[in-house]
Amino acid sequence: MVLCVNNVSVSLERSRIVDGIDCQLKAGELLMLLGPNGAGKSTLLKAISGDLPYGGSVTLSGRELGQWRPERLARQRAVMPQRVEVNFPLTVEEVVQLGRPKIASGRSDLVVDELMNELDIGHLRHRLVPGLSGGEQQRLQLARVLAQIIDSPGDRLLLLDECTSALDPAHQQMVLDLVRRLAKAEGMAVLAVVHDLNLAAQFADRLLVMKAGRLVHEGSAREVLTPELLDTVYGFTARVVELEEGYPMVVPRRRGPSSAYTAPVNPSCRQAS
Ligand SMILES: Nc1ncnc2c1ncn2[C@@H]1O[C@H](COP(=O)(O)OP(=O)(O)OP(=O)(O)O)[C@@H](O)[C@H]1O
Repeated sequence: MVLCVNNVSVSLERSRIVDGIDCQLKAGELLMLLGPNGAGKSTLLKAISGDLPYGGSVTLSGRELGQWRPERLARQRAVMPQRVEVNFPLTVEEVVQLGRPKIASGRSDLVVDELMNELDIGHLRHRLVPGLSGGEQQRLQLARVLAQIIDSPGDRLLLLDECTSALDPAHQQMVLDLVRRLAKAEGMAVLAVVHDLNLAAQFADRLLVMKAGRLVHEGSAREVLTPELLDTVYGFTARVVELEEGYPMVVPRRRGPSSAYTAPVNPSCRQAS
């Protein structure tokens, strides 16, 4: 096992935010963590990253997190937090390079070039980061994080907190295709927090669902994404239809007035015929 999380709990300001979580992740597996706002997903990820004190045990390749030397840990596990603010005037290329501390700045690094191209930020390499759009910044942060572990030997753990939340649909697909390829072809173990249930259904091997600090469900997309569970966990009213390929697709039900609303037509907006 790459990651073993055993009875992990986190308390912040005397509140129990994460409560007795158990999960395991093996090489090549892509696990997605779902749950409503405030369920404790980011807090759990921070504990697994070693960024927050926790009760219980978290092992990476069989060794407790606290026993890893920081520089070794940084080569085996990379973390993309939910929010990263870069307000200093570095270029896109320099920020990706931050993930490669062993490579002297200014030296050409194929990994940096490849990652920038894979994530469609190669054309932005000389741009300063504060001027980038939200989606460009998010792809940049993923490139920096991947640069840290992509060519490390041994087990590698990638922890992603809502890494597609700012992306348009084509870039969501690009990023999740890449992450899935890194798992399946390169053997990375990936744990990703997501809110988009349909992306989770398409890309994850297994889903975990948290609510109020606890793990409440675990299984395949077909087992987890049911109307009953979505209602219980999120208070979300949805239909679940099965696509030809066997994946479930979640469609929100419209609530409230059922009569169709017909917008008044503004004559100046009529299409020229
Ligand atoms: N330092 C803190 N002190 C007290 N409570 C905190 C602290 N940090 C987070 N919390 C609370 O812990 C709960 C879980 O937060 P967390 O960010 O883990 O949720 P989440 O599941 O990732 O939510 P979201 O989907 O909105 O990102 C929230 O109610 C949050 O307000």
